[in-house]
Amino acid sequence: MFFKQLFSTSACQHTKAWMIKHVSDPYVRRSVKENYRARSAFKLIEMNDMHQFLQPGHTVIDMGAAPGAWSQVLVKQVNARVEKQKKITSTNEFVHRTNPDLKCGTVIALDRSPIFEIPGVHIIDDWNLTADTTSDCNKRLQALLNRLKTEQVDGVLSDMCPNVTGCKAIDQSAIAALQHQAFDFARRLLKPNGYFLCKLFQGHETFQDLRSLLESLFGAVHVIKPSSSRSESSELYLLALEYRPDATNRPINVSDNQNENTRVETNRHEIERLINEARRVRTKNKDK
Ligand SMILES: C[S@@+](CC[C@H](N)C(=O)[O-])C[C@H]1O[C@@H](n2cnc3c(N)ncnc32)[C@H](O)[C@@H]1O
Repeated sequence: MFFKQLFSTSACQHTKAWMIKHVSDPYVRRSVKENYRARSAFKLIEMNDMHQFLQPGHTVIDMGAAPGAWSQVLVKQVNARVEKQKKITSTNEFVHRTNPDLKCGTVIALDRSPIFEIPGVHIIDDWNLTADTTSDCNKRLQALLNRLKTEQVDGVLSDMCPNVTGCKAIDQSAIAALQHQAFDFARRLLKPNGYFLCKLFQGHETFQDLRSLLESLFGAVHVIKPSSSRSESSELYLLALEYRPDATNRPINVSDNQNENTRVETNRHEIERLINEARRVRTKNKDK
């Protein structure tokens, strides 16, 4: 009787439909069973199964980490046991031998929303990407990196998503702007050969801009729609592998004498220049 009344209004009908969809979702069920905080864990697992970029011993930054499902996956992957292959030449067979060494990596989870503790993960949950680089949260991040003696990282992942408005064009450009900023942040910290993974909504210019920019700076860029991503969502992931910093794409040195504001401004101009360059190459290729 109570539930009949509860679900009688149209808003409640909507909630009921959402609950039925949610409960019958196989990835939601699996996330409960496997103790992940969100179904998004399976997107990262799937992308890593395809390209195996997460390796034992890696240092990885997870941006927009709340509630923490990706960090849960990361902490398992970077602390995994290393499997070594040994060839026995005389019999021409391969045997797998488990190395008893457990390689320890580092996971840093950043978000503007609270993240409950995850064993083995360093959390800064009052961090906002759009905050000034001299802000408290960025000072805390710098202090954490210093304490971990980590000047550069193997990978930066960004599953960040701004509040969606429902208007496609606005949402597409808002997420693209956020991910451009995420990459600007990532390139200061990425090691040569490092990786960058980010979420975007499929859309013409903004999506292509970031893709071309990454293509010009990484050895390989993959566009991925994981099967665990809802089919009605236009989200896609760009996975950029083999970062190639060169003279024009120098990661910003943390101990640089330059004033912080000048450094951010220079970096912004550099990103704009690279986008324009990528657009020019794209137009030239189209004309061919
Ligand atoms: C889709 S959720 C991430 C889910 C996460 N990958 C997981 O598996 O649990 C997107 C997150 O991006 C964060 N976010 C959006 N804009 C941000 C910003 N400017 N700075 C920091 N975090 C941001 C939101 O707070 C939200 O927690």
